[in-house]
Amino acid sequence: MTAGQCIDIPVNAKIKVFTLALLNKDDEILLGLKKRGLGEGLWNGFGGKVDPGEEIVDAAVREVKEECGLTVLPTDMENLAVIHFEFVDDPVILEVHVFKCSKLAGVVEESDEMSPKWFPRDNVPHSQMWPDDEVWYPLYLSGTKFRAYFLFQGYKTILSYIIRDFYDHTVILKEKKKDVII
Ligand SMILES: Nc1ncnc2c1[nH]c(=O)n2[C@H]1C[C@H](O)[C@@H](COP(=O)(O)OP(=O)(O)OP(=O)(O)O)O1
Repeated sequence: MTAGQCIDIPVNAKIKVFTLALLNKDDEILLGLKKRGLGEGLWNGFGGKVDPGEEIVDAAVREVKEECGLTVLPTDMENLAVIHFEFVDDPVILEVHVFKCSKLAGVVEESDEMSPKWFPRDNVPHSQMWPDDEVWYPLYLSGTKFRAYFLFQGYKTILSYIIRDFYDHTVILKEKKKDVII
């Protein structure tokens, strides 16, 4: 999966690439309560910006270690999704590469950025998570690979979204508020 592969955003869009790792153990998922920066106060998977020249999967591995102390291997990181987030009046589109991983080594530790906690996979705190998570989380639970585009107004309101099958791009889910053109 490489940057910029989405038919719902312009090819020349300004893109910032991020990772997001969903770590599993049995029927549980490890989430972190974000202590600062983008998404502060929300529970989320672990991830962050991809450094210049860094492979996306290597960035995902690095962020997992930095944010929750666990060691994962690039070969155990399974691509689940690529999600593009556009914000009204912001020319930069965030491209988040979502991985899932069940082979975890080491001990979970709190970091400067995240306070980690295990949750039952089918009972995560959606009211304290990014609002888009609730839309695509069932696809993660069912193991469906996807590509998605979300248009936000601020950080709390989703104006529209479209989720497609990862491989053939057929639409899986789509919704828009009245008057939004996508
Ligand atoms: N809408 C939404 N849903 C789910 N996850 C996310 C979003 N928006 C997001 O940005 N994210 C994810 C993507 C990343 O995993 C983090 C944001 O990364 P951030 O903490 O800003 O990046 P770092 O490189 O760790 O930041 P600093 O260390 O520079 O503070 O949230």
